[in-house]
Amino acid sequence: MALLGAHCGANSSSLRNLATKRSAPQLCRAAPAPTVPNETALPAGGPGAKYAAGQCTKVPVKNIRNFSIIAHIDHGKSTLADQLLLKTNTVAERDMVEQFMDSNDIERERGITIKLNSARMRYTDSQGELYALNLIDTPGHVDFAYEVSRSLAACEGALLVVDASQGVEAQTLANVWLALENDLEVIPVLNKIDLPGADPDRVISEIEDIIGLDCTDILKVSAKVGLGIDDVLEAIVKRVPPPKNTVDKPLRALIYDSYYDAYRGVICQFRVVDGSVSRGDRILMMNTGKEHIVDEIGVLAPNKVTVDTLYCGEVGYMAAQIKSVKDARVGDTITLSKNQAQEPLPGYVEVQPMVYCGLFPTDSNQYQDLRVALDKLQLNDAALRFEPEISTAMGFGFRCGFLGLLHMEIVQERLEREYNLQLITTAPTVIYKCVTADGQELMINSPADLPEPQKRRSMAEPYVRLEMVTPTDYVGNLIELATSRRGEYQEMRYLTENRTTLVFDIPLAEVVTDYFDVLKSRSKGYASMEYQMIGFRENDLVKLEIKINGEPADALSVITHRDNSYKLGKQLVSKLKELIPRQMFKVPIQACIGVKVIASEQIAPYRKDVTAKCYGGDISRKKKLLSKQAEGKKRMKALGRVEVPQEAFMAVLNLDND
Ligand SMILES: Nc1nc2c(ncn2[C@@H]2O[C@H](COP(=O)(O)OP(=O)(O)OP(=O)(O)O)[C@@H](O)[C@H]2O)c(=O)[nH]1
Repeated sequence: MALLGAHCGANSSSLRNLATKRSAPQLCRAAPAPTVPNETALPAGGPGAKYAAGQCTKVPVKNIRNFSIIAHIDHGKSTLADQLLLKTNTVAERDMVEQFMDSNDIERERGITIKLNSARMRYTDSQGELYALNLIDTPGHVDFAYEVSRSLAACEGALLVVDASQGVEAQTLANVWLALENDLEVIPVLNKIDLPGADPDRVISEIEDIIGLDCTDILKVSAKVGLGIDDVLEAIVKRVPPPKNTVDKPLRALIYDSYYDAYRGVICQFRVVDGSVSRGDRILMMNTGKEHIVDEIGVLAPNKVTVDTLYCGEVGYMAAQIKSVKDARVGDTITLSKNQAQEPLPGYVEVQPMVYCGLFPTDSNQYQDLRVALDKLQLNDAALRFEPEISTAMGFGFRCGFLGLLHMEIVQERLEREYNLQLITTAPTVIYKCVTADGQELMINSPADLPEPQKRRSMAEPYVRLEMVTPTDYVGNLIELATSRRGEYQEMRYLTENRTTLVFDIPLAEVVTDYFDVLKSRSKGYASMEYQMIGFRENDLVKLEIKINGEPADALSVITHRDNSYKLGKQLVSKLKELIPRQMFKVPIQACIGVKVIASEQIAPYRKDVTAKCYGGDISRKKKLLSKQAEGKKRMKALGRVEVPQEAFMAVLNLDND
């Protein structure tokens, strides 16, 4: 039997590190084309191994396991993934520490996984049989739920990690339903059993009662101290089914991640579901209709190791001179141009941004730089949208669309850190559907674009189904919170004696602001939440316009429900009064609906000069005060004659209403 071969020459690297170091190509030479397609190349591992030609061993398809790890945020998904990499000698301990320190700043600071990664590990089980384990990581935030669903679709099994001191949470449930929808074998893993507060029996009964998983053989581990990791590896081999052998069918491969590499164009990560794909093949993206020629194909072990062909059941990457991730979208199906599959794999959706905001450079000379930076980010982020926006108050900028608030914050942070831009961001708004008097349907992503009231027939806003999991003590607080945010009660499920799920249909606009923070504070940190889009609903929505010094400030205006508009108007003007510094003249701030002023405040003029006290020769102190003032001014934008700081544009997110 001829074997697949891959002569390898890559340094090992941790899974986390792939997020940031993807662009450094570390490749190895490809071996001659194989003839028998039911085996997979498995590069030799070993701490810091320098792969040499001939060091790759091969395993048959029945010894491949494709799996994901799913968990609620902070339950230990990444720590467990690191342990699996260490235990299988895929990454050396010293590299792990180094690379952890190196890893993507934003991911590390926020402590969440943002981008997906994969790693192929070699594992010899207790019977001495060699396996290829493909770990496909999933992002840990609701904004990226679609990516999670696609990477689960690329697997046969999932480790469900539950923190033994916390129990089942909202995200545990959302992820487990996704895994079950994709017919995955779910293996429960109880993590953090080293913690003094761990209560395995309670958490096991929660998993059994709520999810209905059999926990007789539940794995008890501590990913932090490395306890029980061998059992996890054995369970993956024993319980996750091998991929089906459909190598005779036309190629269908599912893209579960794609990213832009400055040297090679887009790199797609994919799972071959049927057939096989080789270097040199002409491929077709079935949903976008784009054709490309594969110029490199390989596996991530976890660094790139090239091979000639990948067969059904395998997970790998390819480069095909693709210019932008828009042409190789997550969820799309790759087939061969010559021998096309009849139908694409199910589940492809073109993700639509749901949250929009305006981005304006504080220094208008940076407008072109901002455009270039957004162009570059978009090459790597198919969900990011932007279009030029001209605001009478703010000047030239861009209206940008994001999947959610986290996605928005990440893009803003990258623009500022990686491209050195100073930005003013306007408050995020959701997308609204407006039917005009003449029957046209408009999608409105900025209050400034909303037609006059007399030109509107109806307005609709996006709704989500919100599930909050909470200890029963806080049920009252959370019902009050959801109803105060226009939530419509759907149902209450008692998960266990002391744990309840509350289900509400609620406008997305109410959730994307400070909902999560308030939920945490009202439940002393114990409740968790998840939501999914359920469509648009008509509502009586109005534009609340803010005027500063008599001039409309479109960047501060918001769209809101009529019933909330009076309260919101009052809160907003009083918050703006706090945030906008005094000027040399009196500044009225008004909230209006149409021509009607519904709330107003005034900022009294300056009386004193900041440097007045520093008479005589105290020049250094004077300079210090003036430079402090100049520093503050950097993040100001002049609305008419009034200097407005960045925080004022976000005032609507920080109203003290709870
Ligand atoms: N005591 C203890 N702490 C653990 C264990 N596993 C993980 N932790 C800690 O729990 C925290 C969260 O772990 P992560 O692995 O980052 O959690 P995560 O689920 O990957 O989080 P996301 O990437 O946001 O999805 C970290 O501070 C870990 O050190 C464990 O077994 N015992």
